[in-house]
Amino acid sequence: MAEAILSLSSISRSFGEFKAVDNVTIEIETGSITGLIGPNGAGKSTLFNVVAGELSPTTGSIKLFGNDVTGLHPDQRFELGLGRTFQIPRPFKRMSVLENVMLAPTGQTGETLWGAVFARGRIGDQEQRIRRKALEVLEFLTLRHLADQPAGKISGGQMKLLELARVLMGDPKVILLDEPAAGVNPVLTETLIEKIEELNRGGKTFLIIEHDMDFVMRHCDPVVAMAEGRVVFQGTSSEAQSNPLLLDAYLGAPVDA
Ligand SMILES: Nc1ncnc2c1ncn2[C@@H]1O[C@H](COP(=O)(O)OP(=O)(O)OP(=O)(O)O)[C@@H](O)[C@H]1O
Repeated sequence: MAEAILSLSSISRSFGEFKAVDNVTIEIETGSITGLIGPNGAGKSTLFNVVAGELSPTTGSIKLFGNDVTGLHPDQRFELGLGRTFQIPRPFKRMSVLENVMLAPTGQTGETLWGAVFARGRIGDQEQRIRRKALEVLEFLTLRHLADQPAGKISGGQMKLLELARVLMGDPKVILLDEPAAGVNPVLTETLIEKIEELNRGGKTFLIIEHDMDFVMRHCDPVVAMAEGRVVFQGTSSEAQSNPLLLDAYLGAPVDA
């Protein structure tokens, strides 16, 4: 097995008496696009929130590049190279697409637009650098033509790409995507897949929650399935496609070759 970039060890997370995540152990291989599937309420988003640091685990630990990050805040994890998008994008709707990207943390200590504007009160080299980088990221994600549009006016699919743009400003090594294809039209989904694969070829590791089984089976390998808080399957995408439990529960019918 390839080296793990992210290791989740016996992670549980309860809300009161209810165990939303129950003793999950997963190793995310460096350079993989790992798919995380499971029915509504399986605990996938809760697990993401624990990995990204928005929720602390009730028990268990998380290692990033072999270092324990369980006690770190989300922004500290981001600075170490762990980025995430949300199921429902949350842009600053009245700001432009470009401003939204420029306001994302860059992953380099001290380099934020807020810092450039408020600390020195002038437009400096730092802001120019951030602007250039933001425009490059927008160009890469085919959003360059929307740079000056208010973020609240772009389509749901474009908002998902904008979320990814904000994450890319931090040059993360590992990217968690929460339902990237949900509510996105087929053309933008194709763009998103192309960009994920290009970033992956460039060395980025992905962990993707997705309900679209066609997306998962074509583009994710390995696949992890959760149900009722537990991992019920871990294996390659072809093993997933021939697993009777998954075929019955999630897939319904074999995915077209
Ligand atoms: N903050 C919370 N307080 C109480 N219960 C919660 C909280 N967050 C999640 N849950 C519960 O934990 C369970 C797992 O939810 P979670 O959102 O992680 O599932 P999911 O697999 O991501 O589902 P979906 O595919 O619908 O997004 C659900 O029963 C949910 O109601």
